[in-house]
Parts: sequence; structure tokens; C-alpha cells
Amino acid sequence: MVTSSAPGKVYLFGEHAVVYGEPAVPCAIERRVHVTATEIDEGLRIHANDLQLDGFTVEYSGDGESHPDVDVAESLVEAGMGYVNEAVAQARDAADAPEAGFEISVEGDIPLGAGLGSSAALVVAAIDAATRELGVELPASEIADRAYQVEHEVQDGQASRADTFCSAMGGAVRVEGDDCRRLDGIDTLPFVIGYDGGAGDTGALVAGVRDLRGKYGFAADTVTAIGDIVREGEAVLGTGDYERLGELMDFNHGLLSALGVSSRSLDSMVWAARDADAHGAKLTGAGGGGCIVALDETDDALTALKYTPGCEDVFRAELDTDGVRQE
Ligand SMILES: Nc1ncnc2c1ncn2[C@@H]1O[C@H](COP(=O)(O)OP(=O)(O)O)[C@@H](O)[C@H]1O
Ligand SMILES: C[C@@](O)(CCOP(=O)(O)O)CC(=O)O
Ligand SMILES: [Mg+2]
Repeated sequence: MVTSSAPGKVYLFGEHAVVYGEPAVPCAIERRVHVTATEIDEGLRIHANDLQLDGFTVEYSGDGESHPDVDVAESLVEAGMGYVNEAVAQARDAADAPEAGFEISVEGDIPLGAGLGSSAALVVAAIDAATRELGVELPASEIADRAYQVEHEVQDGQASRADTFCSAMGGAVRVEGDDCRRLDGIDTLPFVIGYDGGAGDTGALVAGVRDLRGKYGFAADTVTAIGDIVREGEAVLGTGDYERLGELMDFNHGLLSALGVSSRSLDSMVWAARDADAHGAKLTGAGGGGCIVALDETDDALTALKYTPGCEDVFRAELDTDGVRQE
């Protein structure tokens, strides 16, 4: 039996645009998914107590064919099983053990579908735990690559390498197409996260941006402009100039909003943080609902968000310099 964990992330800059080859800077946070893998004779049994959908807590176990008997959209359950099925397929492939059976248990403290990268953390931790259980230790870069293949597959060909690379390596990273690297010397950033209790459909939101980008030249220009913000932002990152970083985060949020991926509750949390004098605030991840990230080393944004209607949870998230690890 092996347990591995991997962190979630926030995007300082660049989500969505990264899908079209612009750079992005995601940062790992100290919220993790833990996956325990135990080799069994054959098949796949999955326990995922965290798969909370519309207030239901679901525990399912399946062999990839059967479905749990729960009153939630089958597509959501299939997606949840899909990530684990594909991660296990990658582990079998990496360990050259095509017939290996597994019991997989998943638990974590990252809200699902909220822009904090729970899917990437799940896949990265699952590949690490399952390969180690088979006696194979993969380098983090290979786990990142295999986890990307999984997200790409499960999300219908719509995924960048950003989430999976960040979760595997930890820290602040920079991803531009296939070029993925860790940014050295970034040990701390004062992240405050506001969560509206909701979730966005990553695939549908990415498809919406893709359609707008195809339809209007100015939408394609907006995607390029997000890339410009990232290029400006990465130059500022090492200086610790939170004022400028915040200004760029605000601009990034405006452009994401123009691309149609914000929501009323995300906007209201962003404005609550700004009104409380955070350096800046933006949605993180696919959007539609879920989380915002603000930059504030005081408790002011934290307190303001606590009293913001529509904000269900607020917490400080430390930058996690550790990526995937065995527990
Ligand atoms: N702890 C978990 N247990 C089961 N499934 C999970 C878990 N964490 C993530 N998932 C899967 O990942 C999906 C969320 O991924 P996604 O929509 O990309 O949002 P995000 O990555 O921002 O959380 C969930 O709907 C579920 O299918
Ligand atoms: C919108 C996107 O840039 C990030 C999605 O992040 P999340 O799954 O919502 O945490 C998609 C991607 O990069 O694969
Ligand atoms: Mg995801």
C-alpha cells in the first residue's frame, strides 16, 4: 500500500490563454489530494469520498464499466472515474504491468471543479502512488507528462500542461506550450482565496473561449493580450512588487471576464477583495464559478470576503514549494 499526495494550484496569470500557446504562471498551494494505491489480483476498485456533487457525498467503486447508484449526473461521475481509470492505465504502462489490479482511495482538501486544480492533483498523485506500488519510481517530469496525457484525454483534447506540471513540480511554474519550467526563488506569495461554493465546467468554458476566439478577431487579440500580461508579470514576479503584480492580476481578470468566463459571484468576490485594498484579485482556473485569488498580506481582504454574500469559504493559501510526494 502506497500513499502519495500532490498539490492544487492557483493561476497568478494566464489560464485559458495557455491553451492556445500563450505563457501562464500557475502556483502550487498547500492544499492536497491524497491517493492510496493497493495492488489487488485484478480490476480496479475506486473509493472517492470527496466526490461531493450538489451536496451528495458519493462513494463509488467500479471496474470502469459499472456506475455507482447515485442521484447525480452520470457525466460527473464518469469524469471522476475517468481521471482515475486513465491514471491507472498510465501507471500500468509505465511499470510494464498491463494486468495489474488496484484498489484506489482518494481524499483531499481541494474543492472540486473550483479552479484550484483538483483534477490535476488527483491524476498526479494517482500515477505516483500506483507506479510506486508496482515498485517503479518515476521522475516528477515523467509524472507531469503522463498526467497531462490523462487530462488531455478526459477533457476531450482540451487541456494545457499547466495544471499537471505545477502539481507535479510544486512552487511557481511557467508553462508555454510544451516548454514547462519551475521559477526559482519564489518561496512565498500572500494568496487569499474566496470560494463561492460552486463549480465551473472546465470543458464547456474552454470550448466557449475557443468559439469566441474563432468568431472575433478582437477575442483572439484578447487571448494574446493575456499572454502580454503574463510576460509583463513574470518580469515583476522576482522583485516582490505586489502592487504591480496586483495591477496585472486585475487586468487579467478583466480580460477573462471579457472572454465570458467570470460570473456574478466571482466578480463580487473580486470586488470585495479590491475594495478591501488587496493589491489585486482575479478568478483562478476555468471560471464560471468556484474560486478567486487575491494578493494581500494583511487580513483585510480575508475579513471582507468573510462577509461578502455569495462567498462560502475564504482561506489563506501558502505557496507550496513541494510537488508530488510519497506520504
Ligand atoms: N478527491 C477527488 N475525488 C474524486 N474525483 C475527483 C477528486 N478531485 C477531483 N476529482 C475529479 O476532478 C473533477 C474536477 O476537475 P476540473 O473540472 O478540472 O476542476 P478543478 O481541476 O479546477 O478542480 C471532479 O469533477 C472529479 O471528476
Ligand atoms: C482553463 C485552463 O487554462 C485551466 C483550468 O483549470 P481548472 O481545471 O479549472 O483548475 C485549462 C487548461 O489549461 O487546461
Ligand atoms: Mg482541472
